[in-house]
Amino acid sequence: MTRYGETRKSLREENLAPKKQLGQNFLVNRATAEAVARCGPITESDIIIEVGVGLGALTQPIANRASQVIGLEVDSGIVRFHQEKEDLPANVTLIHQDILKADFEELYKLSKGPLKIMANLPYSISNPFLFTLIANQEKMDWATIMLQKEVADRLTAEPGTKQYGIPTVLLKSCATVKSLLTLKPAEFHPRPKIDSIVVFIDFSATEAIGSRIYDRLLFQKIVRAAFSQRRKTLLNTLTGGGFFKEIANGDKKKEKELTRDCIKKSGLSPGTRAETLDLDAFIDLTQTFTQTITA
Ligand SMILES: C[S@@+](CC[C@H](N)C(=O)[O-])C[C@H]1O[C@@H](n2cnc3c(N)ncnc32)[C@H](O)[C@@H]1O
Repeated sequence: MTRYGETRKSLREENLAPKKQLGQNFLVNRATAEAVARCGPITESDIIIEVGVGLGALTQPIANRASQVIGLEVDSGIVRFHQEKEDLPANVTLIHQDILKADFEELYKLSKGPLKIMANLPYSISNPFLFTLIANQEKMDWATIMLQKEVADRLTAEPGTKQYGIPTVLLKSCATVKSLLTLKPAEFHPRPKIDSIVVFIDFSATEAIGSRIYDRLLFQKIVRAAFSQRRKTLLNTLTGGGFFKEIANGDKKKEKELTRDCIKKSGLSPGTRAETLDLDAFIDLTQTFTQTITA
């Protein structure tokens, strides 16, 4: 029996059936788990944060290549299982933790520096997880994440496509993204309905951060407002964002005028839609909005 076969048998004995609501689709092929681990540029001195340890399929090959692994797992049954079986490598510290509630400052300290994250997470939390990484971009080194193909395609989408959206633009402002490996449903137990892709997100890539200086928080708000209703014009979505509410003293017409002026000063048409704008256009908007707000 393979290691995974044995683990599945033990899980059955422990009454730990895979939980759909926690996206528990476990990797079942040792060679595939090793290939996924190789997608992270792990060196032997690295302390890696692994999110969603599950049965430890990825933990093993990561631990073989790193100095230490800090494994986070939200399922208390799985944590107890590993504690009782003592089946994880000696350089793995397992923590019962929901990644969406994790203190990144604490993780930064634990891993002694910018975070290097490996994750095969439920697809239902991929967007909030990506937004958490973006919000903590200054603490990040890189992240290698397995995602549903559709979600991965959104991260590398070009302007003008329907995949292009908030995660694409926000990630582009702070990281480079590469799709590295496609995995078929047969690689998992139980089998998901869709293909998965391993993406490498490099937050240390200086070309992503660029040399332009702008208010990062305002930029994020503008991107979110612009995409809030994809079919509406930039003028309508950005006016709806309420960026000039205070300086217009609640005068809706004035708010719209100020928004229109800013869009035009940025060299854009008020009738355009968010999905046609590249990163530079969003930064231009952020800078003109800042000038108007602080004038
Ligand atoms: C797709 S499985 C992957 C398991 C294992 N890494 C593998 O590749 O076989 C996802 C794992 O993430 C855990 N998980 C789900 N939500 C989580 C969260 N918010 N924080 C931490 N772990 C989570 C699940 O319990 C499950 O073990």
